[in-house]
Amino acid sequence: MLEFDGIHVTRGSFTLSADLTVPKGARVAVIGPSGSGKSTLLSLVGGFLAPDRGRIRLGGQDITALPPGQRPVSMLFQDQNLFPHLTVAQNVGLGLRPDLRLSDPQRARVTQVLAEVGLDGMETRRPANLSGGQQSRVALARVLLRARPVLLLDEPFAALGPALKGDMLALLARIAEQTDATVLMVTHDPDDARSFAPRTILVDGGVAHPPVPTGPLLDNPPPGLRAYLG
Ligand SMILES: Nc1ncnc2c1ncn2[C@@H]1O[C@H](COP(=O)(O)OP(=O)(O)OP(=O)(O)O)[C@@H](O)[C@H]1O
Repeated sequence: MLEFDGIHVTRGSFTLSADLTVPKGARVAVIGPSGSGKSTLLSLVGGFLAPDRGRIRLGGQDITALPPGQRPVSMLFQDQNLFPHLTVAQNVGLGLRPDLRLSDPQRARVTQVLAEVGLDGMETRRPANLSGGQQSRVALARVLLRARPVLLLDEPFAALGPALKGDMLALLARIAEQTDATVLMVTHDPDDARSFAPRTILVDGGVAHPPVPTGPLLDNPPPGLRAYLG
């Protein structure tokens, strides 16, 4: 269970509050107007931003003061966090050891997850020699390898076409299930929220609201969300 307990955070003149719980293993979309604080919410979980007030707990453990590297969290952004000078296998291996000194079993595991995401035989390529979809698969392979309890995604597949995006969301759902991860995914696309996330956190008016069923929220959006969805 991921808990935002009385969270209040300020960035310049912007403030966000959050008092909500995400059950373990849940897949939750985060939607709301531009600048409403969706990325801010993820940064609080990743540890890149400290709240002014309140606590963040994971499985009952208070993680509010933990530095990002010590949090049981993986993050995926639109740019996929791939290093251009490293090979596919090295980019994935980073998920296990930042210094890339992998043991033989760890190296075998890298090969195995690359096969699982449909990239066998591409170990020695560099990201520039991959398609957008393949780059997304490399980033997902790293997530699969790390198998962290919490996965944060900030519009991870926004640059992909609709069909490819559907494939990636399906792969992501499979990985989340396999690793029993709790997933928070920021998206601007209501269809992504509907297909991937049974529940959605609406961020609007300085508040991150508790997750509610995605379908009914999008079918009958409150005024702020309605204006944004158009
Ligand atoms: N480093 C910062 N310093 C000061 N203010 C910031 C900083 N980063 C973001 N903000 C402000 O915090 C507010 C929330 O930003 P955030 O990026 O969380 O919104 P968002 O909902 O993710 O937006 P978008 O959908 O456009 O990506 C915005 O008003 C933004 O201007």
